[in-house]
Amino acid sequence: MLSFRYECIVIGAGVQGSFTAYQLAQRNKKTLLLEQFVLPHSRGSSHGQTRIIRKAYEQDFYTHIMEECYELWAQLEREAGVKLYRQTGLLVMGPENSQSYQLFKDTLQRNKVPMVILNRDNFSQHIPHVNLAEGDGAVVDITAGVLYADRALKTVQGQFQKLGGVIRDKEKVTDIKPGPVVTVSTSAGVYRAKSVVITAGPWANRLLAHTGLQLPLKVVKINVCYWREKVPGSYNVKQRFPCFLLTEGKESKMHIYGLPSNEYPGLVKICYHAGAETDPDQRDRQTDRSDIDILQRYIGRCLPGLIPEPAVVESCMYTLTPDHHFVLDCHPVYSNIVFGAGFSGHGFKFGPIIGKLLCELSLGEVPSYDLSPFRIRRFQAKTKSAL
Ligand SMILES: Cc1cc2nc3c(=O)[nH]c(=O)nc-3n(C[C@H](O)[C@H](O)[C@H](O)COP(=O)(O)OP(=O)(O)OC[C@H]3O[C@@H](n4cnc5c(N)ncnc54)[C@H](O)[C@@H]3O)c2cc1C
Ligand SMILES: O=C(O)[C@@H]1CCCC=N1
Repeated sequence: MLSFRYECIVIGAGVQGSFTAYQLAQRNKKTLLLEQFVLPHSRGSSHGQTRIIRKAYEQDFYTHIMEECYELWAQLEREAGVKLYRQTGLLVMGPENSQSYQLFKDTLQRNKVPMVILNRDNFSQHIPHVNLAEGDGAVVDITAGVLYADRALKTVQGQFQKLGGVIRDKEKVTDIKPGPVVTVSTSAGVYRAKSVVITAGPWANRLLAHTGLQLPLKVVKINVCYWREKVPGSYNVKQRFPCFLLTEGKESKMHIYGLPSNEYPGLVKICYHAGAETDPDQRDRQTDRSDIDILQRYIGRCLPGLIPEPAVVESCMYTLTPDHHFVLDCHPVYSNIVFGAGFSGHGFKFGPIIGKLLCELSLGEVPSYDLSPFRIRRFQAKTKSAL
Protein backbone atom coordinates (compact mmCIF):
# COMPACT_ATOMS: atom_id res chain seq x y z
CA MET A 1 0.00 0.00 0.00
CA LEU A 2 1.20 3.49 -0.81
CA SER A 3 1.90 5.73 2.14
CA PHE A 4 1.28 9.45 1.59
CA ARG A 5 3.48 12.02 3.22
CA TYR A 6 0.47 14.39 3.27
CA GLU A 7 -3.18 13.97 2.56
CA CYS A 8 -3.32 17.45 1.07
CA ILE A 9 -0.84 20.12 0.01
CA VAL A 10 -2.11 23.70 -0.24
CA ILE A 11 0.01 26.04 -2.37
CA GLY A 12 -0.08 29.72 -1.31
CA ALA A 13 -0.61 31.05 2.21
CA GLY A 14 -2.77 34.07 1.42
CA VAL A 15 -6.24 34.30 2.94
CA GLN A 16 -7.72 31.57 0.72
CA GLY A 17 -4.94 29.01 1.12
CA SER A 18 -4.68 29.62 4.87
CA PHE A 19 -8.42 29.06 5.43
CA THR A 20 -8.37 25.96 3.16
CA ALA A 21 -5.48 24.46 5.13
CA TYR A 22 -7.28 25.28 8.40
CA GLN A 23 -10.49 23.59 7.22
CA LEU A 24 -8.55 20.48 6.18
CA ALA A 25 -6.76 20.33 9.54
CA GLN A 26 -10.12 20.70 11.32
CA ARG A 27 -11.16 17.53 9.46
CA ASN A 28 -7.99 15.81 10.78
CA LYS A 29 -6.37 15.75 7.34
CA LYS A 30 -2.58 15.80 7.41
CA THR A 31 -1.96 19.07 5.56
CA LEU A 32 1.06 21.00 4.29
CA LEU A 33 0.75 24.72 3.47
CA LEU A 34 3.51 26.01 1.17
CA GLU A 35 4.38 29.70 0.75
CA GLN A 36 7.05 31.18 -1.52
CA PHE A 37 7.84 34.19 0.70
CA VAL A 38 8.80 34.53 4.36
CA LEU A 39 5.55 35.04 6.34
CA PRO A 40 4.05 37.51 6.92
CA HIS A 41 4.66 39.30 3.61
CA SER A 42 3.14 42.17 1.64
CA ARG A 43 3.76 40.98 -1.92
CA GLY A 44 0.43 39.34 -2.79
CA SER A 45 -3.21 40.32 -2.21
CA SER A 46 -4.02 39.51 1.43
CA HIS A 47 -1.75 41.91 3.36
CA GLY A 48 -2.73 45.21 4.96
CA GLN A 49 -4.55 46.01 8.14
CA THR A 50 -8.15 46.15 6.96
CA ARG A 51 -10.74 44.85 4.52
CA ILE A 52 -14.47 45.46 4.11
CA ILE A 53 -16.98 42.74 5.00
CA ARG A 54 -20.52 43.18 3.71
CA LYS A 55 -23.68 41.45 2.57
CA ALA A 56 -24.44 44.22 0.08
CA TYR A 57 -23.84 42.73 -3.37
CA GLU A 58 -25.45 42.95 -6.78
CA GLN A 59 -25.92 39.16 -6.87
CA ASP A 60 -27.90 37.03 -4.43
CA PHE A 61 -25.36 34.21 -4.42
CA TYR A 62 -22.74 36.32 -2.63
CA THR A 63 -25.28 37.62 -0.10
CA HIS A 64 -26.43 34.04 0.61
CA ILE A 65 -22.90 32.75 1.15
CA MET A 66 -22.10 35.66 3.48
CA GLU A 67 -24.76 34.46 5.90
CA GLU A 68 -22.67 31.45 6.95
CA CYS A 69 -19.41 33.29 6.38
CA TYR A 70 -20.17 35.80 9.17
CA GLU A 71 -20.73 32.83 11.51
CA LEU A 72 -17.41 31.27 10.50
CA TRP A 73 -15.57 34.54 11.17
CA ALA A 74 -17.22 34.72 14.62
CA GLN A 75 -16.33 31.07 15.28
CA LEU A 76 -12.66 31.78 14.52
CA GLU A 77 -12.75 34.84 16.81
CA ARG A 78 -14.12 32.71 19.66
CA GLU A 79 -11.74 29.84 19.09
CA ALA A 80 -8.65 32.04 19.02
CA GLY A 81 -9.89 34.68 21.48
CA VAL A 82 -9.05 37.45 19.00
CA LYS A 83 -11.20 40.29 17.64
CA LEU A 84 -11.22 40.21 13.83
CA TYR A 85 -14.40 42.11 12.89
CA ARG A 86 -15.76 45.52 13.80
CA GLN A 87 -19.25 46.50 12.69
CA THR A 88 -19.37 49.92 11.02
CA GLY A 89 -22.08 49.55 8.39
CA LEU A 90 -21.49 50.12 4.67
CA LEU A 91 -22.90 53.15 2.90
CA VAL A 92 -23.67 52.33 -0.74
CA MET A 93 -24.07 55.41 -2.96
CA GLY A 94 -24.82 55.57 -6.66
CA PRO A 95 -27.01 57.14 -9.31
CA GLU A 96 -30.53 56.41 -8.02
CA ASN A 97 -31.72 55.22 -11.43
CA SER A 98 -28.67 53.20 -12.36
CA GLN A 99 -28.87 49.44 -12.69
CA SER A 100 -25.97 48.81 -10.35
CA TYR A 101 -27.33 50.91 -7.45
CA GLN A 102 -30.78 49.35 -7.80
CA LEU A 103 -29.28 45.84 -7.82
CA PHE A 104 -27.45 46.53 -4.53
CA LYS A 105 -30.60 47.93 -2.95
CA ASP A 106 -32.84 45.13 -4.24
CA THR A 107 -30.49 42.38 -3.08
CA LEU A 108 -30.45 43.84 0.42
CA GLN A 109 -34.24 44.15 0.50
CA ARG A 110 -34.96 40.74 -1.04
CA ASN A 111 -32.65 39.00 1.41
CA LYS A 112 -33.97 40.95 4.41
CA VAL A 113 -30.52 42.25 5.30
CA PRO A 114 -30.82 44.92 8.03
CA MET A 115 -30.58 48.19 6.11
CA VAL A 116 -31.45 51.89 6.17
CA ILE A 117 -32.39 53.94 3.11
CA LEU A 118 -31.25 57.54 3.44
CA ASN A 119 -32.73 60.49 1.62
CA ARG A 120 -31.36 63.92 0.79
CA ASP A 121 -33.04 65.43 3.89
CA ASN A 122 -31.60 63.08 6.51
CA PHE A 123 -28.33 62.12 4.78
CA SER A 124 -25.98 64.65 6.40
CA GLN A 125 -27.50 64.09 9.82
CA HIS A 126 -26.47 60.40 9.61
CA ILE A 127 -23.33 60.79 7.48
CA PRO A 128 -21.57 64.08 8.24
CA HIS A 129 -18.65 65.34 6.11
CA VAL A 130 -19.91 63.63 2.92
CA ASN A 131 -21.63 65.39 0.01
CA LEU A 132 -24.11 63.09 -1.66
CA ALA A 133 -23.69 63.65 -5.42
CA GLU A 134 -26.64 65.09 -7.35
CA GLY A 135 -28.99 62.28 -8.40
CA ASP A 136 -27.38 59.71 -6.10
CA GLY A 137 -29.27 57.41 -3.77
CA ALA A 138 -27.86 56.10 -0.49
CA VAL A 139 -28.48 52.91 1.43
CA VAL A 140 -26.67 51.46 4.44
CA ASP A 141 -25.96 47.73 4.90
CA ILE A 142 -26.00 47.61 8.71
CA THR A 143 -24.27 44.21 8.93
CA ALA A 144 -21.12 45.41 7.19
CA GLY A 145 -17.85 46.38 8.80
CA VAL A 146 -14.11 46.08 8.90
CA LEU A 147 -12.03 42.89 9.08
CA TYR A 148 -8.57 43.16 10.61
CA ALA A 149 -6.80 41.48 7.70
CA ASP A 150 -3.18 40.96 8.85
CA ARG A 151 -4.44 39.83 12.23
CA ALA A 152 -6.92 37.43 10.61
CA LEU A 153 -4.20 35.82 8.52
CA LYS A 154 -1.91 35.37 11.51
CA THR A 155 -4.82 33.94 13.52
CA VAL A 156 -5.98 31.38 10.97
CA GLN A 157 -2.41 30.24 10.29
CA GLY A 158 -1.83 29.91 14.04
CA GLN A 159 -5.01 27.85 14.50
CA PHE A 160 -3.97 25.62 11.58
CA GLN A 161 -0.63 24.95 13.26
CA LYS A 162 -2.34 24.27 16.62
CA LEU A 163 -4.34 21.56 14.85
CA GLY A 164 -1.08 19.92 13.70
CA GLY A 165 -0.85 21.57 10.26
CA VAL A 166 2.59 22.28 8.81
CA ILE A 167 3.52 25.61 7.19
CA ARG A 168 6.71 25.85 5.14
CA ASP A 169 7.38 29.43 4.07
CA LYS A 170 10.21 30.64 1.83
CA GLU A 171 9.53 27.51 -0.27
CA LYS A 172 8.53 28.32 -3.81
CA VAL A 173 6.70 25.56 -5.68
CA THR A 174 8.65 24.90 -8.87
CA ASP A 175 6.82 21.89 -10.28
CA ILE A 176 3.58 19.91 -9.91
CA LYS A 177 3.37 16.38 -11.33
CA PRO A 178 -0.27 15.28 -11.55
CA GLY A 179 -1.32 11.69 -10.91
CA PRO A 180 -3.27 9.65 -8.35
CA VAL A 181 -0.54 10.85 -5.99
CA VAL A 182 0.50 14.42 -6.81
CA THR A 183 4.20 15.26 -6.55
CA VAL A 184 5.02 18.85 -5.64
CA SER A 185 8.61 20.11 -5.94
CA THR A 186 9.78 23.24 -4.18
CA SER A 187 12.99 25.21 -3.89
CA ALA A 188 13.74 23.03 -0.82
CA GLY A 189 12.18 19.60 -1.27
CA VAL A 190 9.73 17.19 -2.87
CA TYR A 191 6.36 16.34 -1.30
CA ARG A 192 3.57 13.95 -2.22
CA ALA A 193 -0.12 14.07 -1.44
CA LYS A 194 -3.47 12.59 -2.39
CA SER A 195 -4.69 16.03 -3.43
CA VAL A 196 -3.36 19.53 -4.06
CA VAL A 197 -5.13 22.88 -3.72
CA ILE A 198 -3.69 25.81 -5.69
CA THR A 199 -4.46 29.18 -4.10
CA ALA A 200 -1.60 31.19 -5.57
CA GLY A 201 -3.38 34.57 -6.03
CA PRO A 202 -1.70 36.61 -8.79
CA TRP A 203 0.63 33.66 -9.56
CA ALA A 204 -2.26 31.21 -10.19
CA ASN A 205 -1.60 30.76 -13.91
CA ARG A 206 2.13 30.15 -13.31
CA LEU A 207 1.21 27.20 -11.05
CA LEU A 208 -1.61 25.96 -13.27
CA ALA A 209 0.76 25.87 -16.25
CA HIS A 210 2.36 22.77 -14.66
CA THR A 211 -1.01 21.04 -15.05
CA GLY A 212 -1.63 22.18 -18.65
CA LEU A 213 -4.37 24.66 -17.75
CA GLN A 214 -4.57 28.45 -18.14
CA LEU A 215 -7.40 30.69 -16.90
CA PRO A 216 -8.43 34.09 -18.32
CA LEU A 217 -6.91 36.05 -15.42
CA LYS A 218 -5.55 39.60 -15.42
CA VAL A 219 -3.34 40.86 -12.59
CA VAL A 220 -3.54 44.56 -11.76
CA LYS A 221 -1.74 46.73 -9.24
CA ILE A 222 -3.89 48.74 -6.85
CA ASN A 223 -2.61 51.94 -5.28
CA VAL A 224 -3.86 51.71 -1.69
CA CYS A 225 -4.30 55.38 -0.79
CA TYR A 226 -4.73 56.93 2.65
CA TRP A 227 -6.05 60.52 2.90
CA ARG A 228 -5.52 62.88 5.86
CA GLU A 229 -8.46 64.29 7.84
CA LYS A 230 -8.48 68.10 8.08
CA VAL A 231 -9.97 67.75 11.57
CA PRO A 232 -8.58 64.59 13.18
CA GLY A 233 -11.35 62.11 14.01
CA SER A 234 -14.06 63.40 11.65
CA TYR A 235 -14.13 60.16 9.65
CA ASN A 236 -13.10 57.90 12.53
CA VAL A 237 -14.44 54.45 13.27
CA LYS A 238 -15.14 55.59 16.84
CA GLN A 239 -17.36 58.39 15.48
CA ARG A 240 -19.29 55.60 13.75
CA PHE A 241 -18.22 56.69 10.29
CA PRO A 242 -19.07 53.74 8.00
CA CYS A 243 -17.25 51.97 5.22
CA PHE A 244 -18.54 53.20 1.87
CA LEU A 245 -18.81 52.13 -1.74
CA LEU A 246 -19.75 54.00 -4.89
CA THR A 247 -21.51 52.04 -7.59
CA GLU A 248 -20.90 53.12 -11.19
CA GLY A 249 -20.88 56.87 -11.55
CA LYS A 250 -20.03 59.69 -13.93
CA GLU A 251 -16.41 59.77 -12.97
CA SER A 252 -15.66 56.09 -12.86
CA LYS A 253 -16.71 53.04 -14.76
CA MET A 254 -15.92 51.01 -11.64
CA HIS A 255 -16.44 52.06 -8.07
CA ILE A 256 -14.53 53.87 -5.40
CA TYR A 257 -14.55 52.51 -1.86
CA GLY A 258 -13.36 53.61 1.54
CA LEU A 259 -13.00 52.64 5.18
CA PRO A 260 -13.18 54.86 8.27
CA SER A 261 -9.93 56.12 9.80
CA ASN A 262 -8.74 53.45 12.17
CA GLU A 263 -5.41 51.74 11.48
CA TYR A 264 -3.36 54.91 10.81
CA PRO A 265 -4.54 57.74 13.11
CA GLY A 266 -6.11 60.53 11.09
CA LEU A 267 -5.89 58.70 7.77
CA VAL A 268 -8.82 57.34 5.77
CA LYS A 269 -8.26 54.51 3.26
CA ILE A 270 -9.96 55.26 -0.07
CA CYS A 271 -9.16 53.29 -3.23
CA TYR A 272 -10.20 53.03 -6.82
CA HIS A 273 -11.50 49.58 -7.73
CA ALA A 274 -9.26 49.17 -10.80
CA GLY A 275 -5.59 49.37 -11.69
CA ALA A 276 -2.97 48.90 -14.38
CA GLU A 277 -1.87 45.44 -15.48
CA THR A 278 1.28 44.09 -13.88
CA ASP A 279 3.54 41.08 -13.67
CA PRO A 280 3.23 39.99 -10.01
CA ASP A 281 7.01 39.69 -9.70
CA GLN A 282 7.48 43.24 -11.08
CA ARG A 283 4.66 44.95 -9.16
CA ASP A 284 6.73 47.89 -7.98
CA ARG A 285 7.79 48.73 -11.55
CA GLN A 286 4.15 49.53 -12.37
CA THR A 287 3.90 53.27 -11.64
CA ASP A 288 0.54 54.20 -13.17
CA ARG A 289 -1.27 56.74 -10.97
CA SER A 290 -4.30 57.64 -13.10
CA ASP A 291 -6.53 56.15 -10.38
CA ILE A 292 -5.16 58.70 -7.92
CA ASP A 293 -6.29 61.59 -10.19
CA ILE A 294 -9.82 60.15 -10.19
CA LEU A 295 -9.76 59.78 -6.39
CA GLN A 296 -8.48 63.34 -5.91
CA ARG A 297 -11.33 64.75 -7.98
CA TYR A 298 -13.90 62.69 -6.08
CA ILE A 299 -12.48 63.62 -2.68
CA GLY A 300 -12.30 67.30 -3.57
CA ARG A 301 -15.97 67.24 -4.51
CA CYS A 302 -17.59 64.85 -2.03
CA LEU A 303 -15.35 64.47 1.04
CA PRO A 304 -14.63 68.07 2.05
CA GLY A 305 -13.05 67.04 5.39
CA LEU A 306 -10.10 65.33 3.70
CA ILE A 307 -6.96 66.83 2.17
CA PRO A 308 -7.19 65.74 -1.51
CA GLU A 309 -3.57 64.60 -1.69
CA PRO A 310 -2.71 61.04 -0.63
CA ALA A 311 -0.67 60.93 2.58
CA VAL A 312 0.37 57.27 2.21
CA VAL A 313 0.26 55.04 -0.87
CA GLU A 314 0.76 51.29 -0.45
CA SER A 315 0.57 48.52 -3.06
CA CYS A 316 -1.60 45.46 -3.46
CA MET A 317 -2.79 43.31 -6.40
CA TYR A 318 -6.11 42.12 -7.74
CA THR A 319 -6.41 38.98 -9.90
CA LEU A 320 -9.38 39.67 -12.16
CA THR A 321 -11.61 37.26 -14.06
CA PRO A 322 -13.58 38.62 -17.07
CA ASP A 323 -16.86 38.65 -15.08
CA HIS A 324 -15.21 39.49 -11.72
CA HIS A 325 -16.61 36.31 -10.16
CA PHE A 326 -14.30 33.83 -8.42
CA VAL A 327 -12.93 30.59 -9.83
CA LEU A 328 -13.52 27.58 -7.56
CA ASP A 329 -13.20 24.25 -9.30
CA CYS A 330 -11.44 20.93 -9.82
CA HIS A 331 -8.99 20.48 -12.66
CA PRO A 332 -10.90 19.17 -15.72
CA VAL A 333 -8.54 16.19 -16.10
CA TYR A 334 -6.98 15.69 -12.64
CA SER A 335 -9.84 15.81 -10.18
CA ASN A 336 -7.47 15.69 -7.18
CA ILE A 337 -6.05 19.09 -8.21
CA VAL A 338 -8.35 21.87 -7.01
CA PHE A 339 -7.98 25.62 -7.41
CA GLY A 340 -9.32 28.87 -6.01
CA ALA A 341 -8.34 31.90 -8.10
CA GLY A 342 -9.47 35.19 -9.63
CA PHE A 343 -10.88 36.73 -6.46
CA SER A 344 -11.14 40.00 -8.39
CA GLY A 345 -10.51 42.38 -5.50
CA HIS A 346 -13.39 41.24 -3.28
CA GLY A 347 -12.43 37.81 -1.93
CA PHE A 348 -11.07 38.49 1.55
CA LYS A 349 -14.40 38.55 3.40
CA PHE A 350 -15.23 35.12 1.90
CA GLY A 351 -11.99 33.50 3.17
CA PRO A 352 -13.64 31.14 5.71
CA ILE A 353 -16.25 29.88 3.25
CA ILE A 354 -13.81 29.61 0.34
CA GLY A 355 -11.63 27.50 2.64
CA LYS A 356 -14.58 25.25 3.41
CA LEU A 357 -15.55 24.89 -0.26
CA LEU A 358 -12.00 24.16 -1.49
CA CYS A 359 -11.59 21.65 1.34
CA GLU A 360 -14.81 19.91 0.26
CA LEU A 361 -13.70 19.84 -3.41
CA SER A 362 -10.29 18.42 -2.48
CA LEU A 363 -11.95 15.64 -0.45
CA GLY A 364 -14.25 14.78 -3.37
CA GLU A 365 -17.35 15.88 -1.46
CA VAL A 366 -20.41 17.65 -2.81
CA PRO A 367 -19.78 21.35 -2.08
CA SER A 368 -22.07 23.08 0.44
CA TYR A 369 -23.16 25.71 -2.14
CA ASP A 370 -23.97 25.68 -5.83
CA LEU A 371 -20.63 26.48 -7.45
CA SER A 372 -21.93 27.03 -10.99
CA PRO A 373 -21.19 30.81 -10.98
CA PHE A 374 -17.59 29.91 -10.10
CA ARG A 375 -16.85 26.95 -12.38
CA ILE A 376 -14.35 27.24 -15.23
CA ARG A 377 -16.80 26.01 -17.85
CA ARG A 378 -18.29 29.53 -17.93
CA PHE A 379 -15.16 30.74 -19.71
CA GLN A 380 -15.32 28.01 -22.38
CA ALA A 381 -13.28 29.34 -25.31
CA LYS A 382 -11.20 31.57 -23.04
CA THR A 383 -9.88 28.62 -20.98
CA LYS A 384 -6.74 27.60 -22.83
CA SER A 385 -5.87 23.99 -22.27
CA ALA A 386 -2.91 22.17 -23.61
CA LEU A 387 -4.46 18.86 -22.57
C1 LIG B 1 -6.16 47.05 -2.19
C2 LIG B 1 -7.07 45.87 -1.98
C3 LIG B 1 -8.24 46.05 -1.28
C4 LIG B 1 -9.11 44.98 -1.10
N1 LIG B 1 -10.23 45.17 -0.37
C5 LIG B 1 -11.05 44.12 -0.10
C6 LIG B 1 -12.14 44.29 0.76
O1 LIG B 1 -12.37 45.37 1.28
N2 LIG B 1 -12.90 43.20 1.02
C7 LIG B 1 -12.65 41.99 0.48
O2 LIG B 1 -13.40 41.05 0.76
N3 LIG B 1 -11.60 41.80 -0.34
C8 LIG B 1 -10.79 42.83 -0.64
N4 LIG B 1 -9.69 42.66 -1.43
C9 LIG B 1 -9.48 41.38 -2.11
C10 LIG B 1 -8.80 40.33 -1.25
O3 LIG B 1 -7.81 40.90 -0.44
C11 LIG B 1 -8.25 39.25 -2.17
O4 LIG B 1 -9.32 38.74 -2.96
C12 LIG B 1 -7.62 38.10 -1.41
O5 LIG B 1 -6.66 38.59 -0.52
C13 LIG B 1 -6.99 37.11 -2.37
O6 LIG B 1 -6.34 36.13 -1.62
P1 LIG B 1 -5.53 34.94 -2.27
O7 LIG B 1 -5.22 34.00 -1.15
O8 LIG B 1 -6.25 34.43 -3.45
O9 LIG B 1 -4.20 35.59 -2.86
P2 LIG B 1 -2.82 36.02 -2.15
O10 LIG B 1 -3.08 36.73 -0.88
O11 LIG B 1 -2.00 36.73 -3.16
O12 LIG B 1 -2.15 34.65 -1.78
C14 LIG B 1 -1.50 33.84 -2.72
C15 LIG B 1 -0.24 33.32 -2.08
O13 LIG B 1 0.34 32.33 -2.90
C16 LIG B 1 1.73 32.44 -2.80
N5 LIG B 1 2.36 31.77 -3.95
C17 LIG B 1 2.22 32.11 -5.25
N6 LIG B 1 2.98 31.31 -6.02
C18 LIG B 1 3.60 30.45 -5.20
C19 LIG B 1 4.53 29.39 -5.42
N7 LIG B 1 5.01 29.08 -6.63
N8 LIG B 1 4.97 28.69 -4.34
C20 LIG B 1 4.51 28.98 -3.09
N9 LIG B 1 3.66 29.99 -2.84
C21 LIG B 1 3.20 30.71 -3.88
C22 LIG B 1 1.95 33.94 -2.80
O14 LIG B 1 3.22 34.32 -2.35
C23 LIG B 1 0.80 34.41 -1.90
O15 LIG B 1 1.20 34.48 -0.56
C24 LIG B 1 -8.79 43.71 -1.64
C25 LIG B 1 -7.60 43.53 -2.35
C26 LIG B 1 -6.73 44.59 -2.51
C27 LIG B 1 -5.47 44.38 -3.27
O1 LIG C 1 -14.87 43.71 -1.42
C1 LIG C 1 -15.08 44.83 -0.95
O2 LIG C 1 -15.96 45.04 -0.13
C2 LIG C 1 -14.22 45.97 -1.41
C3 LIG C 1 -15.05 47.17 -1.70
C4 LIG C 1 -15.61 47.16 -3.05
C5 LIG C 1 -14.59 46.90 -4.06
C6 LIG C 1 -13.70 45.86 -3.71
N1 LIG C 1 -13.43 45.55 -2.49
